[in-house]
Amino acid sequence: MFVSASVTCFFAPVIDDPKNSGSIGVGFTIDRGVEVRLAEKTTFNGKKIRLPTLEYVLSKLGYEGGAEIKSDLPLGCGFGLSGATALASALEVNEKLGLNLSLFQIADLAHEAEVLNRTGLGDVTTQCHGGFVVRKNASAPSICSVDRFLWDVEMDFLVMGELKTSEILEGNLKEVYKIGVECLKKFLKRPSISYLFEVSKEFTLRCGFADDDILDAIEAVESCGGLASMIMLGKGVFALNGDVLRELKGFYTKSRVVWYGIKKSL
Ligand SMILES: Nc1ncnc2c1ncn2[C@@H]1O[C@H](COP(=O)(O)OP(=O)(O)O)[C@@H](O)[C@H]1O
Ligand SMILES: CC(C)(COP(=O)(O)O)[C@@H](O)C(=O)O
Repeated sequence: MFVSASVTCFFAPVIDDPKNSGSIGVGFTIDRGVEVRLAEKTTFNGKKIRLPTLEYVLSKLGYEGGAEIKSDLPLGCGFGLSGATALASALEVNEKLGLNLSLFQIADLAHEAEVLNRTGLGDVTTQCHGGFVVRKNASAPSICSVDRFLWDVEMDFLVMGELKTSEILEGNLKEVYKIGVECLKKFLKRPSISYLFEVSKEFTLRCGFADDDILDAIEAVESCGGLASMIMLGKGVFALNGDVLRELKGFYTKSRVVWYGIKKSL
């Protein structure tokens, strides 16, 4: 099963019980993500790893074993891979064990794993829909009201390091919530790809999430006529016409935004 990465542009987090936890905001799916197959042991690109969200869903579904995960994106850098692997592996188990669970039943389970481990709030909802996904309320995927913009664009990404989502989600989120809600209201008044970048950058600056490396990368893109903002939550940026990012230090990749989040592997 393939599940796309989910890149969050801005968000307003709510942490409660898993059903009523989530984030309002905007995120998008790309043609890169995780390819997951059930296997004896859990590996990420051939290396043994521990992924709490994956372990949670497998054990809840009664599957004894692990999963082989392949990805050309890094873990812990804001691509929502913890949610993607939980969702993909739960879909695989559903098929293998003939559980006949619905997509939203599975998505809610993957979301629960994310909330309990503080690894994500809105990623699984974004991955259930695809494209530029507007999450209008903070909740589990099955009850989250969404809208989608199907803009056909290619994005540049530069990852300069990891940022532990759990460390931020365990902090004080009151101000982030307020700014996130304001940003969504603004964006929905005149939605466009360029305004999405403007609002996302405003969110990043007002929340104080960006360090000098991030700010320098955004400035480099803008000085070449492109648009950029910070990946939530990772030490990296996403950009439109951001070719210049290739010249900066870090992991660079280019990806197309896709209008799906889940795809059966061939
Ligand atoms: N080498 C690794 N680097 C980063 N995270 C890792 C690694 N190995 C396992 N993990 C697990 O992967 C998850 C990454 O989650 P998160 O920080 O939300 O990033 P992402 O944006 O990829 O979902 C965490 O549960 C973490 O414990
Ligand atoms: C921003 C974040 C809370 C975390 O995203 P990641 O680090 O990619 O797991 C996301 O889940 C969201 O709610 O939009």
